[in-house]
This record gives sequence, structure tokens and C-alpha cells, in this order.
Amino acid sequence: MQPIRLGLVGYGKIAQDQHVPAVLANPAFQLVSVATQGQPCAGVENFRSLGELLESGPPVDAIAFCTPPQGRFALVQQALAAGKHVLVEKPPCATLGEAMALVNQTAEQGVSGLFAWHSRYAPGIEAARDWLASRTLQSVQIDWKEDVRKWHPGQAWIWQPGGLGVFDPGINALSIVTHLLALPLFVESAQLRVPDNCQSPIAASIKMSDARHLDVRAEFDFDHGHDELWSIEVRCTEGVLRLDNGGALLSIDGVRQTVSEEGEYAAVYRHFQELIGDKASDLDLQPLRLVADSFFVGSRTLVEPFYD
Ligand SMILES: NC(=O)C1=CN([C@@H]2O[C@H](COP(=O)(O)OP(=O)(O)OC[C@H]3O[C@@H](n4cnc5c(N)ncnc54)[C@H](O)[C@@H]3O)[C@@H](O)[C@H]2O)C=CC1
Ligand SMILES: O=C1O[C@@H]([C@H](O)CO)[C@H](O)[C@H]1O
Repeated sequence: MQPIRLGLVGYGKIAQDQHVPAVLANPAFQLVSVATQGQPCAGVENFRSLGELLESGPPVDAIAFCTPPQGRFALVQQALAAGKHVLVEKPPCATLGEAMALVNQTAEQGVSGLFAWHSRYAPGIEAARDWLASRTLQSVQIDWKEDVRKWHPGQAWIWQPGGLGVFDPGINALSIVTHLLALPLFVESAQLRVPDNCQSPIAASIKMSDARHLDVRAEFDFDHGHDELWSIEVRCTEGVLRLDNGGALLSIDGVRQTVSEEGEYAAVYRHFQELIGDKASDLDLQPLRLVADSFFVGSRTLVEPFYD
């Protein structure tokens, strides 16, 4: 079986930390080229643009997109027009409309597409989803608090329109919860705290619900420099389920459960490989819709400026 020849666009932090190691560890893929505007990737052909990669580089079957969300839409469109399978980092685009257009174009091109909601592949998620499937849910509390200076050092794009600010990590929690719950969520209210030198929030409080009036609350904080917290607690009639460390740890009524040993990005690329083999796609818009609605209805409070 010939490996899937992969090009990658945007050799930045997540590409170096997660994508390239996961691809190199999966024999179903061969990383053959990179297009990036920063430092080059060793061991493969490097280009300054996707256009050059497609025109002058070695043949590729698929492209992974690790660029910032702003401008990504045109890049993915370019790959789809060239008949390439696409794996798109979260959030898929800078707007919901762009993401919806990519869903349609992927189908029209007859290629495979994956919106890589990487947190959905955390070790405890599937076991949590299975347990919750037969329980009566009462409430969900999400606490997602991390240090932007650690995870996005010097990344100005995250504070610009389309960069989402604290929703860039917060959307991961939303991707988990929308995967765990049976009914679609909608945003009832949101409070966004925006540094007065930024265009996107550094913290947010969101109240959500579903058709059965489930009480879902989220607290996001991007300036949480100590004791980072990525937890989701689901209270049910039958007991309490808790995901910690972004879904890597699962406990039920305080008892730690056995979970998968596969890493998030190894699972992401295994899923991408399966989709290509099945001539299928997985392009879920729900997490991005919840972020868009939070911006729609969110009340904004200006807070002190943010300096990296
Ligand atoms: N930083 C993190 O911990 C994580 C980030 N992500 C997501 O991955 C995406 C990228 O984030 P980071 O890697 O942190 O950003 P980054 O700023 O470190 O990397 C972005 C890279 O894209 C390149 N780039 C920008 N425009 C380009 C273009 N038109 N053509 C080619 N290359 C271009 C830049 O040169 C840079 O190397 C974001 O959507 C983010 O939400 C996902 C998981 C974790
Ligand atoms: O997707 C993302 O994950 C976080 C961080 O890497 C782990 O929570 C980052 O802020 C965001 O882009």
C-alpha cells in the first residue's frame, strides 16, 4: 500500500509540536513538502507558498493546514481545487460562512476533508461519551484556563479579528462537549472580556442549553498563568463524570477510569487515513457555530491591555 503523500502548510508551533511527529510516526503517511513563511522544516522540500508547493514540488495526495485561521480559507480552497484531501486545524476558518463553503467544496471535489477538532481525540473522550449515552444529564460545567504566553508566544494573529482570542483554546472544550452530548447546544448568553489593545477576548463566561433545558456553563481564561485547568464536569442523576487535563483523564464519581493510550494527534491522523480510505469526510461545524453565537450575543467589557 503506497503511503499518502502529505504536504503541510504553516510550519509553526503546532506543526512542530504535534503534526510532524504524528505524521512521521504513522507509516500510512509520507511528509514530502512544507509551505511556510517562517523557519523551514528539515528533511523535506520547503516552499514559501502553497502555490509553489503544488506547482513545483513533489506530487502530494493530501495537505495539512497549520496556518492561523485568518487567510486559511483561500489556502484550503486552493488545495481542494487541485483535488487534494485536506486536514484542517481548528478553528477551520476565520468565519462560519467560510467553513460552510469548505464543506460544500470538499463534497463537490469528491475528496476527503477533516476538521481536526484534536481535543475530541483525547484519551478519555470515547469512554466518557459511552458512559453518558445512557445517563440522565442535569448540568455541565466547563473550566478551560491556560497561559497564552506559553501556548502562543508572540502570536499577534490570535488577538486580531478572526483570531478568536481565548476561544482559540476554548473551542476545544466546545468540540468535546458537542461530541459528548446527544442534542445540539445553543448559546443563551455570553460575557466577553476584551483587552483594550486587542480585538478578541482574553476571558469569557458562556451560558448554553439544549432542547431539554440542560444547564451548560463555561469559564474560559487565557491569562491563567498558574495551575492550568482544562476540565469538564457532567452531573447526572446517576453520578458525576469528570474529564481533566483536556480529556486525558476520566473519573466517574471520583474513581479514575482506564482510557485509551493513543495520543490526540496520532488519533487525528489515523482518522484522516481512514476517511481517505473510505472516501469520506468529517467536517463538523458545531464548535465554530457556538463561538460565532457567543460573539453574536456576547456583552463586552474592556479590560487592561494585554502585552506578550
Ligand atoms: N499553539 C498551540 O498550542 C496550538 C495551536 N493550534 C492551532 O493551530 C493553528 C496554528 O497555531 P500555531 O501553530 O500556534 O501558530 P504559529 O503562529 O506558531 O504558526 C503558524 C505558521 O503558519 C505560517 N503561515 C502563516 N500564513 C501562511 C501562509 N499563507 N502560507 C504558509 N505558511 C503560513 C507561519 O509562518 C507560521 O509558521 C491555529 O489555528 C491554532 O488554533 C492547535 C493546537 C494547539
Ligand atoms: O488548540 C489549542 O490547544 C491549546 C493548548 O495547546 C492546549 O490546551 C492552544 O491554546 C490552542 O490553540
